[in-house]
Amino acid sequence: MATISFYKYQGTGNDFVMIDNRDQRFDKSNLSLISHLCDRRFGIGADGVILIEESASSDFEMIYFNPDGSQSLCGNGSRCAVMFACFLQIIEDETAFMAIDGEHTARIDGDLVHLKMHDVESYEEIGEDYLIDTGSPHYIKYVESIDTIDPIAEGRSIRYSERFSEKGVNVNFLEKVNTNTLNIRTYERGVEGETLSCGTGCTAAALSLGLQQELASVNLQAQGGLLRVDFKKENGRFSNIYLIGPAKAVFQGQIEV
Ligand SMILES: N[C@H](CCC[C@H](N)C(=O)O)C(=O)O
Repeated sequence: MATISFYKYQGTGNDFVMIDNRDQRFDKSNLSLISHLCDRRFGIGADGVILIEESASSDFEMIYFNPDGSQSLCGNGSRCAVMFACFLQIIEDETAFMAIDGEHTARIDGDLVHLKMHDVESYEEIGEDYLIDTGSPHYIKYVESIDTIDPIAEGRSIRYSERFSEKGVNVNFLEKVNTNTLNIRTYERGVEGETLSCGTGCTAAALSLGLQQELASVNLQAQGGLLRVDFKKENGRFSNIYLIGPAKAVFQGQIEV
């Protein structure tokens, strides 16, 4: 048996097992262990596992795993990683860290983390829907009311459709509240279920609204809390994209595996 020390963080209800793996003791190849840690009955319970490791070029590297062991950029997880790195005294209130899609910068302001996302220069319109990659792929569908849909059944049908079944896609259902506010529910690839919020999904949702009208900021009302996305749009290309929201420690513990 081995003992793993961990911290639990959440960003607007998207929750993660955080492990300080600068000593490289955690076996990243053990995907069944990743799934076990995420299991809400037999493990710790989380939407993903995040390892903090040394980086030769940045303050630290974050390595994100979905519960099924797949990897992607995780926006809320990145915000939690920044807050965790500050707790570990790796950084103070500003950082440049490495993630699966390259380096990101971020800034801590109280409970909030401002995470700079990579520019988005292309997207696809599929009928009235959108496909936008913000570090992970997102299918965007606008609906009359997010309270009357079944995000798991409808999300699964898109995620496992012929076009997306092999690589998967996250599916976001949006309801317009006003000109710059959206209600959002997300079916997440790799979780294969609904999460209470999805950072890269909120970012894609905000950009989809920015394609429909002149905006520089969108409020996202997710099931787990409020996120804001600021951006600049020029010639249909998005830059200066910031995902802004809270990231908080919940508890720490040890697990025997
Ligand atoms: N499940 C997503 C990655 C995590 C996205 C979400 N948790 C976020 O905050 O961006 C995927 O495999 O594309």
